[in-house]
Amino acid sequence: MAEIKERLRRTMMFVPGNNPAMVKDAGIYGADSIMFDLEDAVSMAEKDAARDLVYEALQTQDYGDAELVVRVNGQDTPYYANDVRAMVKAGIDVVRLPKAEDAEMVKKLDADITAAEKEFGREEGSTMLMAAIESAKGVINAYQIASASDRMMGIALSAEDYTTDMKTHRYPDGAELEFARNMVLHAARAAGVAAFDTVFTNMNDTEGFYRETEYIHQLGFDGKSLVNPRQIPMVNKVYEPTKKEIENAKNVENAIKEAKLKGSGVISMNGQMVDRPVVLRAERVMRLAKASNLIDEEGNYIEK
Ligand SMILES: CC(C)(COP(=O)(O)OP(=O)(O)OC[C@H]1O[C@@H](n2cnc3c(N)ncnc32)[C@H](O)[C@@H]1OP(=O)(O)O)[C@@H](O)C(=O)NCCC(=O)NCCSC(=O)C[C@@](O)(CC(=O)O)C(=O)O
Ligand SMILES: [Mg+2]
Repeated sequence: MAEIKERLRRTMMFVPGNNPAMVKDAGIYGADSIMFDLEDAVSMAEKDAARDLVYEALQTQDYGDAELVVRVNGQDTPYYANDVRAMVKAGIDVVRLPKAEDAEMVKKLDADITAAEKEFGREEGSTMLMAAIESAKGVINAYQIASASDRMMGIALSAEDYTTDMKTHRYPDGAELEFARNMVLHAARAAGVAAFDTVFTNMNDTEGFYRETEYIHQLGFDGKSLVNPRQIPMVNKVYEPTKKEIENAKNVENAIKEAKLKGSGVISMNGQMVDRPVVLRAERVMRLAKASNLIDEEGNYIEK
């Protein structure tokens, strides 16, 4: 399983943990991260069966390069402890904590993962965690949550529960999420972890989905939680860099190589200053271009 803290995470697809066909085929759609759900997609009666099903799939299925995430049940449920133990035993890449409200909840998950890694002989520290922010309290504590553990890979906004907590619901213009989106994004950036936007649940509103994805891409989110494989190519399309962006990024990489040879960290390129932030942006563009098969081995744009 992939165990890298820094990687592209444009698409994180929820897969109901109680659905054998979906669990089995989850790897065929090309999601950057596959998130098996043991929480709200699974009824109380099926909690143990879903955990067993996901555990078994992690032993037997090949999910390729996808990062494997599991959303465990909340810490206030009788399922949480067994979920964490089983998933760490199975070697999951990331445990996603739902309804995170403060740093203490993250620290508890960190300690529980550590205990499970010891119990099952897994390398200590090898399991990452992430937290879903689903309430006003979670939003207010977003930075404390994001920085509560060295295992933290990212935080996600969960708008369905959040809007319920806020006594509203989701509107097409997303104004009700503006504060939460900005808090989650700033908390993630300040803590140096990834930021994930929320699910979009109307499968028939393609235009609305594109509009929301373009908006969160512009804000700076790493990606989005998804509920359906049809959403994956749409997100990838929005995150695809343009030919101009790729060529500029390649020029930046060349310019900074030249600067380093001269012992400098800054150089002028066509009258524009190229320094570390510009280089970091260029590196991300090249990673996105590679993931979209838009460049060759040398990093040159492939004309189609
Ligand atoms: C929405 C729908 C019923 C539509 O069904 P449809 O039948 O119309 O789908 P179709 O497009 O026709 O499917 C075409 C083919 O793809 C397969 N396929 C579909 N979906 C797949 C999938 N997810 N994984 C793998 N495979 C899949 C399907 O089996 C078929 O395969 P095949 O028959 O072989 O052709 C279905 O997608 C679905 O169940 N989604 C997952 C729902 C879910 O997990 N909800 C909980 C997470 S949200 C939450 O909890 C709120 C939150 O907590 C969130 C937060 O925290 O962020 C908050 O508070 O905001
Ligand atoms: Mg939720």
